Amino acid sequence: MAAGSMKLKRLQHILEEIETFENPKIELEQYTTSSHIAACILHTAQFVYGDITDKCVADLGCGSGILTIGAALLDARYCTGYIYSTVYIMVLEYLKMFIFVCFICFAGFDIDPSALSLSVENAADRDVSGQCEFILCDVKQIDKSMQLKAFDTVIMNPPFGTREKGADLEFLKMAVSLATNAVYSLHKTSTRKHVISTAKQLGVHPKVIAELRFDLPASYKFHKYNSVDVQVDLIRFTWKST
Ligand SMILES: C[S@@+](CC[C@H](N)C(=O)[O-])C[C@H]1O[C@@H](n2cnc3c(N)ncnc32)[C@H](O)[C@@H]1O
Repeated sequence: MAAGSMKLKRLQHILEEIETFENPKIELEQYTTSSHIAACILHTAQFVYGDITDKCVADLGCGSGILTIGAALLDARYCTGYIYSTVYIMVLEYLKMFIFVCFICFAGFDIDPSALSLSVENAADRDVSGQCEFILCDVKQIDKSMQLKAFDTVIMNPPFGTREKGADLEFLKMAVSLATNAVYSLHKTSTRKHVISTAKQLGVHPKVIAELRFDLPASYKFHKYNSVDVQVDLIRFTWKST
């Protein structure tokens, strides 16, 4: 069976084994997308819209790499995920990103070095290292000269902006700068009006393609309950109103 035709259940099954954050950082909103939701998003992006296989795919705020790796399993040409840390690392990563943009490839980006290490390990464990590139950087600081519409598709579960106000929309702006074809992004349903109005200002057409319920585990001490249900929209942004 070609990877591009991988069944939903099989994809979910492989993603279930992905290692997640041991000590999630509250300030970075490190919640992991469940394997079920990740598989459904990627499967829909590919089998309804044809946005993954043979496309250049970026995952902004890749965390454990679940979306980047899932895209690779669906046979994306190259997958990248973005993270940042010290100035030294950033210089190296920008150089790498420059080379990467020049050669048009696929990727995952995150700001947290430990998340990136996790992504790298997870990709290796699933034999997709060769297809995936993980880049350490602050997504909001990607240099303007590098926003060269380098990707066909951006797929992301950005911070919802609950710790850092506006982070969700900053990620959306960057995603729209990087992609040429489609952006898939998760946003709290309570912010839908705001996200839609931002999309219109950015010149893209938003379409809510799924309404999901995120069952966030009580990973943080301030959570009173074992898990918290959050209503989330999966929105596909395109340049055509289809
Ligand atoms: C909600 S988590 C999603 C993780 C993963 N993509 C997933 O779907 O499971 C958001 C991720 O964004 C990263 N992040 C937060 N702020 C960032 C920034 N300014 N630049 C890059 N990554 C950032 C966090 O470290 C975290 O891994």
